[in-house]
Amino acid sequence: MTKPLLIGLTGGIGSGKSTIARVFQSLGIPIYYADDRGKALLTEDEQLRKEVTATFGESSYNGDGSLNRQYLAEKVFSNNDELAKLNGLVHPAVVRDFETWAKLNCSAPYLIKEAAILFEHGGYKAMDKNIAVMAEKELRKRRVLLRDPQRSAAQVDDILAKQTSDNQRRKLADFLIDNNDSQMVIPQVMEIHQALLSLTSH
Ligand SMILES: CC(C)(COP(=O)(O)OP(=O)(O)OC[C@H]1O[C@@H](n2cnc3c(N)ncnc32)[C@H](O)[C@@H]1O)[C@@H](O)C(=O)NCCC(=O)NCCS
Ligand SMILES: Nc1ncnc2c1ncn2[C@@H]1O[C@H](COP(=O)(O)OP(=O)(O)OP(=O)(O)O)[C@@H](O)[C@H]1O
Repeated sequence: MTKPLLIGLTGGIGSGKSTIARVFQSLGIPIYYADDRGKALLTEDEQLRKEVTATFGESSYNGDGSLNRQYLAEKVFSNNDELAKLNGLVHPAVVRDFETWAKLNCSAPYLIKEAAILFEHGGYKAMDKNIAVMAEKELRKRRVLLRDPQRSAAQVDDILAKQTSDNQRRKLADFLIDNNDSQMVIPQVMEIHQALLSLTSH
């Protein structure tokens, strides 16, 4: 059996990458949600919990043991050095977790890794192809503020400033999906799905 292709799916905050990942999922494609897994590992992985507590303090976890996302978000999204520290702790754990997951899903034609930051730290190079979801900044900000009532507009701006530019995404992606209100996404997903299937059938 040939190994499935590894496909990165990324895009800036609020671009709609999770929404689009769910469309691929409905076609039977296994999706690894890296940001969600990162947060799960921050709770489940004892070693990671210890490192995070040592680096960011006891407040990183709530009394019931759950991740204090709001506290960590305020710490890291306003400070590049703090974000780099958290990335340095979480990324190796996510890479290992993804490798284990990929082995368990080896019968699919291709696998998708959905992640906010693939182009920022070279993660895209480990993928066979990369898809970037694109939408105008103002629309993305509006969508995020509607989705995340706990997040301030200033925090969304801070996060935007820490992510790569749309130009860079256009340059590095093999496929683009336009997720502004003007384009239908399902036909775009179907076209990419067919292109990826034809790559795997040779
Ligand atoms: C700081 C945390 C706990 C905040 O959680 P919260 O649920 O509030 O935010 P969420 O994860 O939805 O992220 C909010 C937005 O920030 C962006 N974002 C998330 N992590 C990063 C990052 N490391 N760099 C730049 N942008 C990021 C995403 O686009 C997302 O839209 C969480 O984002 C986190 O653990 N991030 C760092 C770990 C990481 O790098 N995860 C990615 C797995 S490879
Ligand atoms: N085409 C669309 N039309 C209307 N709403 C949309 C569309 N695409 C996404 N949304 C909404 O916008 C919000 C952001 O989408 P989603 O969570 O998929 O983005 P994301 O790129 O995964 O975000 P993040 O980087 O913050 O995790 C969600 O509430 C989603 O339902």
